[in-house]
Amino acid sequence: MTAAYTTATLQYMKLVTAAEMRVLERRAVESGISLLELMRRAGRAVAEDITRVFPLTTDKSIIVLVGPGNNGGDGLVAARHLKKAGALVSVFITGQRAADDIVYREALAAGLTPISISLDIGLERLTQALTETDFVVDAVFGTGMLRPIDGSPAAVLTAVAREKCRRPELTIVAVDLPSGLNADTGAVDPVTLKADLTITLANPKQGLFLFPGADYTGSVSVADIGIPAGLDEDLAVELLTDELVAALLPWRPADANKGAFGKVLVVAGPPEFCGAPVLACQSAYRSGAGLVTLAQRCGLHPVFAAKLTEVTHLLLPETAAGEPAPEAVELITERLGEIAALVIGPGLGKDPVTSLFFNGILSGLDHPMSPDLRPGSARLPEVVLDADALNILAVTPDWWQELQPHCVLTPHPREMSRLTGLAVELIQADRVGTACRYAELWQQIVVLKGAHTVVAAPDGRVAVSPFANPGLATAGTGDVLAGVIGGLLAQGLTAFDAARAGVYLHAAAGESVRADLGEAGMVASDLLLLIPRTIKALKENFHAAGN
Ligand SMILES: NC(=O)C1=CN([C@@H]2O[C@H](COP(=O)(O)OP(=O)(O)OC[C@H]3O[C@@H](n4cnc5c(N)ncnc54)[C@H](O)[C@@H]3O)[C@@H](O)[C@H]2O)[C@H](O)CC1
Ligand SMILES: [K+]
Repeated sequence: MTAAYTTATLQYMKLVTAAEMRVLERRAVESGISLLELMRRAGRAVAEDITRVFPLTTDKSIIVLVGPGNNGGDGLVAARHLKKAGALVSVFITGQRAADDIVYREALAAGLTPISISLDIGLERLTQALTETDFVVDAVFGTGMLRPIDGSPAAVLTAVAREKCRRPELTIVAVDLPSGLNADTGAVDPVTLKADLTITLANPKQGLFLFPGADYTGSVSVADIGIPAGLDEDLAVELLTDELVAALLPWRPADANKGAFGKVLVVAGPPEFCGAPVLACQSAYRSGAGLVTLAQRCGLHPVFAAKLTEVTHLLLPETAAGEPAPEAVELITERLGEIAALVIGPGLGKDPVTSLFFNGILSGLDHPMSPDLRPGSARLPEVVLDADALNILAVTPDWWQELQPHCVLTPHPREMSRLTGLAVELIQADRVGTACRYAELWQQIVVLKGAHTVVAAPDGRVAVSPFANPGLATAGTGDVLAGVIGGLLAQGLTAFDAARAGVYLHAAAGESVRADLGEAGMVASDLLLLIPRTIKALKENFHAAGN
């Protein structure tokens, strides 16, 4: 199952490593909450979340698998609450629990009779019980997993996997993480179970959003266990959420005119790629931009005029070969003073003449603009560089030293590989670290696209998208993203905010299309109408920024 995301349960939050979670736990304890209390809250929250997602009736049977550490402790508390809620609960313990185990004693007092798996008879009873159960709660290991899983925990997890294979309707719920999933890297143990729901505690763990782990989580929900707000403020990596993005969206005053929402200039390339700039223009409008202009070779005007009703057209002179004439750069440079955001790259091409044309435009970017022409206060247009713009930069030595800072670069992993010289596998193995390092080196906003897109700023701020949607792996979706970010920049968002909000809106729109059409066969233009719908839903749900 693809990792999904229960947005309703998530607010503003930081993604953590196991070590960072331990720091937060320590801070919570220092603030006066005992570890036992945190565990009690965790177990109760897990039980509540299970009953919320899968309403329980008395004939529902649940097996709770309990490991030796605190993750197992959460499982014991959850088992007690699930029993109280009316379910038929069996508890199987793998590993040695501490002698002074209060939650174990509380489970006994509540009438539960845990069975130890360390004996063969225990495994046999588990195998038998599995054939009749509706749910398995995996509380074997959490963030304390230290080494490859073997022995009785491995036998337990393997028995569940076998039963799930036989009966796919068996629902698996992971506590904090699927056992064996590395909280930091997303690596998984060979016996890690694929959960249908992962209830992660306090803060979502980074590994839940990194592959292969992200494929093992099912839906992810985050349980509040009462760690005081603000203790995680100094942590760098944030998860994009509805609430956060709603707060970033631009406010539209009732008496606004189109000038209030900024002008976007999109630059088109040769006829082979004329779909990409069309998508970029349309998505800039759909994200709320006031006016979108398409700079195009004049020979292509009939095509673009037929496709784009609301867009204005800047016609560029071309040579007999249909390439941009040298004066084309000048025409665009003159416009830079009037526009709030420049989107360049979708459908640009990268032949030598186009490269010269592109570099000429970049040189013109020091052209000042009058402050009243855009909602923000910067004097230069904001810039989104995508696709072939990135491919041209990749063959330009030290390109970032010539580029104005804080452009938004939107590479997919292959483009990132060309820009950095790193192998795609290396980039994918550390998406957050790579995006952060190069955002700082280049002094640009890096949007590393793909499942769980990463947005990194030069100052170290970094955000991860909660969405992974294979349906978006289709031509043109990147052009839509570039247009959305351009549209948001034009409305006055800072580069980092426009990138974060754009990534989220684009992916959330993709989720809506997936819900309607499935993963196969969606096309980029399906996203367009869903962008304003997503904006509307976020604003209605969160009454953001005075809307
Ligand atoms: N972070 C919080 O605020 C809270 C977290 N809770 C839960 O606690 C776990 C982390 O607990 P911890 O005891 O540190 O680790 P684990 O339960 O994951 O396991 C540790 C336990 O297991 C042994 N062990 C580790 N790896 C293996 C292995 N491969 N094979 C066999 N045994 C292994 C290790 O020696 C220990 O004995 C977190 O995920 C949350 O679920 C809280 O309860 C609430 C507060
Ligand atoms: K677990």
